[in-house]
Amino acid sequence: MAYQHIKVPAEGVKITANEDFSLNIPNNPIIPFIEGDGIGVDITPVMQRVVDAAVEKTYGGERKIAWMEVFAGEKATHVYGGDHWLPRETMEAVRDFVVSIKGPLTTPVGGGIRSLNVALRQELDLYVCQRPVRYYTGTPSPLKQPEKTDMVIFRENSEDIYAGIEWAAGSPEAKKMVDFLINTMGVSKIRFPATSGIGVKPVSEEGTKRLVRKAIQYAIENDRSSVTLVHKGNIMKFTEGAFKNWGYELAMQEFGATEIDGGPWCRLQNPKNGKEIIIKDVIADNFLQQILLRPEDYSVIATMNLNGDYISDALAAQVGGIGIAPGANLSDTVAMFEATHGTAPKYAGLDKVNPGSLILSAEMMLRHLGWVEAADLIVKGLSGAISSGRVTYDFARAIDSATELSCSEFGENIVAHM
Ligand SMILES: NC(=O)C1=CN([C@@H]2O[C@H](COP(=O)(O)OP(=O)(O)OC[C@H]3O[C@@H](n4cnc5c(N)ncnc54)[C@H](OP(=O)(O)O)[C@@H]3O)[C@@H](O)[C@H]2O)C=CC1
Ligand SMILES: O=C(O)CCC(=O)C(=O)O
Ligand SMILES: [Mg+2]
Repeated sequence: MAYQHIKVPAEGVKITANEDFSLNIPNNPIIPFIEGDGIGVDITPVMQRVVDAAVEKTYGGERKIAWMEVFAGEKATHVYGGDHWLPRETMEAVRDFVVSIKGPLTTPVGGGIRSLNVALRQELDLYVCQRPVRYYTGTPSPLKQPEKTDMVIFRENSEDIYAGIEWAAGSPEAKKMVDFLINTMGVSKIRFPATSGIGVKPVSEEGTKRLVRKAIQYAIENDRSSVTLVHKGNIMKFTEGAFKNWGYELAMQEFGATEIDGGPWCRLQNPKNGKEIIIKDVIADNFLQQILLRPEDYSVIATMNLNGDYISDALAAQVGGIGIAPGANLSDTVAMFEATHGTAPKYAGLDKVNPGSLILSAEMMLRHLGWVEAADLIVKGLSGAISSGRVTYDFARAIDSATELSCSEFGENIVAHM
C-alpha cells in the first residue's frame, strides 16, 4: 500500500490475522507506533530501546521488531499540516498491521477536538481495555500491604457516556433534546432545562456481553478466582444495572455458572483445572473503598467505560502510581497497546517521567505476539531496576534512600537488570 507520509520498513513483514482470529507472527513483524503528545517524546524512544534490547537478548538476532512510525495528535498536524489530528492513513495502518503501540494523546477540556484516543478505540472497535494492576517490590505505595492488590481491569471501551454523544448547553441540538425529553418523553427531572448540556449513555447487551465474555475467558486462562462486575446499577438501572444483569446472564448461559444461595452471585468451574471461579458484582462507590481496605477480595474486574477510567487510575495509585500502569485496547483481531496515563504536559521533553507504563504496555504486546520469553525479561529488568533504588522522580520522591534517574537512564537501568 502506498502511504503519503508513513514509511513501511523494508526489512519487516506484516502480521496477519486468520479467520479464527489467530495471528501469523513473522520473526520481524512491522509494528506501527504513535510517538504521542507531551511526554510521548520521552517515553516512546525509551520503550523501543528496552523492547529491542529484550528481544535481542532473548532471541539473539533471530527475531527483531521493525518499527514503523504512524502519526496522530500534534505531530500529525506538523507532518500532514492543518487540522489533521488523526490522518486516515494512520487509522488504515493500525488496522492493516494488526498490532500497534501508542504514546498518550492530548484531549482539550470543554471544547476543541474530541478525544483521539476514544476515536481510535471506536473506529477500530477496540472494545476491551485491559489494564493489569500488580505490585513490584520496592515501589513506594500509600498502602501497608500493596502486594495484596493484584487485579486485571476489563473496561468496556466503545460505549457508555464516554462515547461522547453530548450537546453543549444553549446549542440548538441541546434545546431540541430537552424539548423532546420534556414534551415527547414526559421527563420532568431536568432541573434547569434552559441551561443544561445534555449527554447520552448507551449501554448495550452486545457491548456488555462481549466484554464480560473476555473477562471470564481471561479468568479461566489465567487461573483467577473471581470476576467482579462493577456498576452503579442502583441509580442507573437500565444502563449500569442492565450491565450487571447481562453479565450474570452471560456467565450462566455461556459458561454454565450456577447461582450461589439463590443468586445473584454465581460460580463456575474452570474447565482447565476444575477450580471455582466466583462471578460477583459490587456497586462502584463501595468498590472504591473496598479496594483500599480489602484488595485481596478482587481479581478480574469487568466494568463500563467511565467507571473503568476512574478505577484504572485509582488502582494504579495503590501500587505506586500511573508511572508503571500499562494497558491494551483489543478487538477480536486488532490490538493497540498504550499506557494508562496521559500526556503529563508539564514534564514534556524533560527526560524526566517514568517510562515503565509504556514499557509494560510493550511487555503485554510481546506476550500478545507469543514472545513470552522477551516479555518475561522485561518484567525481570523492571523489577530489578525498581529494587535497585535508582528510579525516576515519581518513585524517588517517595523513597528516602533512592537515587533519581532520568527517563532514559531508568530505561538503561532496566536493560542492565535484564
Ligand atoms: N490514553 C491517553 O492518551 C490518555 C490521554 N490523556 C490526556 O492527557 C492529558 C493530560 O491529562 P492529565 O489529567 O494531566 O493526566 P496525566 O495522566 O497525563 O498526568 C497526571 C499526573 O500523573 C503523573 N504521571 C503521568 N504520567 C506519568 C509518568 N509516565 N511517570 C510518572 N508520573 C506520571 C504525573 O503526576 P505528578 O504531577 O504527581 O508528577 C502527572 O502530572 C489530557 O489532555 C488528557 O486528556 C489522559 C489519559 C489517557
Ligand atoms: O482520551 C483521553 O484524553 C483520556 C482517556 C483516558 O483517560 C483513558 O482512556 O484512561
Ligand atoms: Mg484515564
